[in-house]
Amino acid sequence: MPISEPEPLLEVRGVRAGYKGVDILHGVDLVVHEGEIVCVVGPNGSGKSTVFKAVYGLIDVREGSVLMAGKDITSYGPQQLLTSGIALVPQLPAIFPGMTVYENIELGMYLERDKKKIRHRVDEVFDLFPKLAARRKQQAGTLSGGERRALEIGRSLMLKPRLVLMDEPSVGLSPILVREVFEQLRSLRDETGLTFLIIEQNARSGLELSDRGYVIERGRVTYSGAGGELLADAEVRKTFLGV
Ligand SMILES: Nc1ncnc2c1ncn2[C@@H]1O[C@H](COP(=O)(O)OP(=O)(O)OP(=O)(O)O)[C@@H](O)[C@H]1O
Repeated sequence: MPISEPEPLLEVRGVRAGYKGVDILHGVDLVVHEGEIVCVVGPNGSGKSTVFKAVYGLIDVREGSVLMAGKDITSYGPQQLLTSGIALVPQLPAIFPGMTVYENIELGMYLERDKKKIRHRVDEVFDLFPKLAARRKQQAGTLSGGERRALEIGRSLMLKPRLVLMDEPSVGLSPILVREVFEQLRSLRDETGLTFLIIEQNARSGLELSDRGYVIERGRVTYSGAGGELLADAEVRKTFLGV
């Protein structure tokens, strides 16, 4: 009897999408399974961010669909996606430097009025980020680059998502901090079963540090596989790593 594959947590099926009459994605397929850290890499302008925008309902999907745990979420907007268990950590720094670490984390539940509920969830998030917990009263503007990224991730967890989308976590971070951020994602995954879909311009770090990767070129998936396998692939190395 064939062993059936588990249902993916996120599935992008044959997505065609783009901007103002121009298609950028020409039938992109990708799947993310529960508990995986999956990374999308590719050259500048290949359509990585456009994949995210299509998943996050920021642009119209002209053909194909996006499914979350089997449910069609193709036409969902950001608010509906949040309640469906998908959180987004944007590329641009999104912390409020004049507010404390605690207040920044609290903002992840900005629609909740029950202060007790908020406090309880902030404490749960702090349990996952002890370094942030130790700085809860500190102004967020005084945090290091890696700590700021951790703060952004922590805030995105306030609504208990199942899937976190991260847009270029390595931007503005030194290689050591990039490694630290990915290690943090791994331990979050191990502790909570969270799933991550990451876009990364730094192909080497992205593939090295995630479980599986997709290479996107000119709006199409050209390679996919375990991060290590892709890094060892002669064509991928030649195209992206200059080896
Ligand atoms: N709002 C927009 N309107 C029109 N074209 C756009 C828009 N945003 C992106 N594009 C075009 O879509 C193509 C893919 O862009 P996208 O941002 O998805 O690439 P990327 O792979 O994320 O690139 P990078 O690594 O440089 O961020 C590019 O040619 C870009 O110029």
